[in-house]
Amino acid sequence: MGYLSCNGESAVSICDPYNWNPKRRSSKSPHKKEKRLYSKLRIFNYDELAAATNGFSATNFLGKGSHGRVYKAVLDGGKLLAAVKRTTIVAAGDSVNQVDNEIEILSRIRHRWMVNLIGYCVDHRRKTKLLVVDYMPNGTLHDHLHSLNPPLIISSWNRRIKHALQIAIVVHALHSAETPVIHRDIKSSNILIDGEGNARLADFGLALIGNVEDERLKSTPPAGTLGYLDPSYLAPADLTAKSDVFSFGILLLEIISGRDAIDLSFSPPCIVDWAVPLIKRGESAAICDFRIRNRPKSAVIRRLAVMAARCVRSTAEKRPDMSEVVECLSSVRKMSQACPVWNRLRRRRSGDRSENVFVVEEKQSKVSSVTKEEDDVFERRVMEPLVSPVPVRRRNRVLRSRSVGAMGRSKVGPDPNDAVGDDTVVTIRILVERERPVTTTMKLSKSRSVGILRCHKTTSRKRD
Ligand SMILES: Nc1ncnc2c1ncn2[C@@H]1O[C@H](COP(=O)(O)OP(=O)(O)OP(=O)(O)O)[C@@H](O)[C@H]1O
Repeated sequence: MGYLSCNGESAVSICDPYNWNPKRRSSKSPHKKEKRLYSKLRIFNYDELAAATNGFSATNFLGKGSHGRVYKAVLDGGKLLAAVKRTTIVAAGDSVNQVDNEIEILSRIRHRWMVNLIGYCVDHRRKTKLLVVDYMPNGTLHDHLHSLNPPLIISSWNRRIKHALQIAIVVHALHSAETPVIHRDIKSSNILIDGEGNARLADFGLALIGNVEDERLKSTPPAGTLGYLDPSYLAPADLTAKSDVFSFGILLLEIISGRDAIDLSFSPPCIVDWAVPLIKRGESAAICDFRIRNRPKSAVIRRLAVMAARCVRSTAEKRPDMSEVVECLSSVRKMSQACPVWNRLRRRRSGDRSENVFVVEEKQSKVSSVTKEEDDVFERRVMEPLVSPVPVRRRNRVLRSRSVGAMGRSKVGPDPNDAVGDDTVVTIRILVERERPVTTTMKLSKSRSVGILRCHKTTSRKRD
């Protein structure tokens, strides 16, 4: 066993996987910190968890993953809130392997930016395995970036950069541990937001612990989620920590742009093919999420975008390692926070506007891509007056991709019920009601290529 310190907040506590055997622990005298780790892990009984989740009721239901359902649990007389992942034990089934793998890895590692394991329950009579993990009350990062349900949550740039940095820190800690861990399923739906608004990495079902030279790792088939999966990870022997770097790069592009890793309403649908050419042409601003009012300095956007583009390079060796990513994001975070007074003033100014936005019409039409000048005009004419984001109805979206791989059984790709059209886009007419008795009508179209709304026509008329 070893306790590894990668410095400050990137420290990850981890046990030696080769000597991990709960039965042997009592006979040997374990290291103090290992003792503390294992003693933290609780073994629950089924009835206790059934009671804590109101009999796994619909009111406690949090979500469904590829290997089971997740419920909110109130334990220890209300002192402990937890999430319980419930899975069915199937004879030699794949899903149970994922859960076993998750229990095994999470029982050895802990990190402040991870969704840590509290304990588990195995009930052979009911053929059920239950994982009890930290409860994250603020949904997934995917919800924060793409939620279409009101209230539309769109996190600010500062928050996005903070979340990217927190995940980079934990991935770096996993990679640089004495016995490294490769997560293999980094994606926005596996990042949960805790009560303090911090991002935490979850779902270690596909993770691998050990050195990449180990026979066990070398013989484990590739796995991951479509859209985030490293294209150079095609055979078991291709496994390196750089596959996580690729997935992190996709996540970073998603955080910058607010679009999904694969989105059929964009052309090209793959985020790499869409964003990287723009970044290479020096047009990093074109990939920014247009829904966020206050953009950080262009240098901040550029550094984020260039780092993301480097992470998704097709040659794994040319990608940076996570220590470089952490360094870059830390300095970007400092840069974006450099003018707190100015940011506060800007926020106050935008908060002062007493304009209301109503979506009054929605129809389908085709548009061409938007030039930089039009983008600037749009920024001045349209984005400036908006006080709240416009709930754009996005069509032909790929639903959230599910994890795939040797350990997973889930489906991937677009939902079959999701109609896939060709060049249709959404057109919205907006009424901006100002304090002055004038009503401005703007017709906006969503651009497929750069994913922003463009202003076609602006008319003003006196209010009756
Ligand atoms: N610790 C938690 N706290 C609160 N909600 C959670 C927690 N863990 C999971 N959830 C909710 O349950 C849903 C399902 O989670 P789960 O990890 O089983 O699957 P997934 O990661 O979304 O999908 P997949 O397993 O295919 O990758 C999540 O999307 C989230 O909404």
